[in-house]
Amino acid sequence: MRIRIINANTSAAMTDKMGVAALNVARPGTEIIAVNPASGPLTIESHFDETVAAVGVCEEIRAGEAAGTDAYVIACFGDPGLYAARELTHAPVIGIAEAAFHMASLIATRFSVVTTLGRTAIMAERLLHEYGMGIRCRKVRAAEIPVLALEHEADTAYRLIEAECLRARDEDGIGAIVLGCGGMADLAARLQYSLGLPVVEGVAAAVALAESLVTLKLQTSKFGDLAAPPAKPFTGEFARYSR
Ligand SMILES: O=C(O)C[C@H]1NC(=O)NC1=O
Repeated sequence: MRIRIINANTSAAMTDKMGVAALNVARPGTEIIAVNPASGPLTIESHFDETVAAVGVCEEIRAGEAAGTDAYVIACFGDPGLYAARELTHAPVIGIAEAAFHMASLIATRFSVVTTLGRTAIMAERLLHEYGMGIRCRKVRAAEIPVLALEHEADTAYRLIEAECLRARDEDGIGAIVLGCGGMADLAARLQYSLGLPVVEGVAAAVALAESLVTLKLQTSKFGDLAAPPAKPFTGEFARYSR
């Protein structure tokens, strides 16, 4: 099977990191294609960034449809464009936040999330409730690092993330931790060893779920709000979407 990992930001280094994380867990015979939009925010740290990035996510879905894709992963913890992406394909589309929340809930009664910035922690809290997972999450914590620090100040970023994870483990009454950024895709094993409790990373979780859905022949439903968008004219730079 072929799975397209869509890093919603435009950091090629982060895309490569996510591709490695996906390959590390993919079954033999699963082809991983890791991509990011050509246009969009270098990192995603706000509602505005997410809104702009969602267009690029949908462009990558359109490209995946042309190339033949069995499942998609939206590798950004805000799951930007998730529902629009699901409208554009019959293939499963898995957001790394939704995947991580569900995987964590299967191995622990309660979990906490550790993400980058306080403002994106609030966005993750909204997602938890949107996905019906609010009751399972004790706290969404922020290491207070910009996303790019994961690339340019990796050692400092790791120490801050690890310290916040330790506080979550010791204060929140949890059984697992969810890493709240696709850019943390390479940190799960090291943190799990350091913390001594399960650390769930969204790219790996999403790949495992995507493979399961393809194996079960379960595709995105076209009954209801995930049916293909109604055909209509689009104007200006989006004229290419006219049908
Ligand atoms: O770190 C975050 O707040 C989440 C999100 N931002 C981004 O550029 N990739 C992410 O996974």
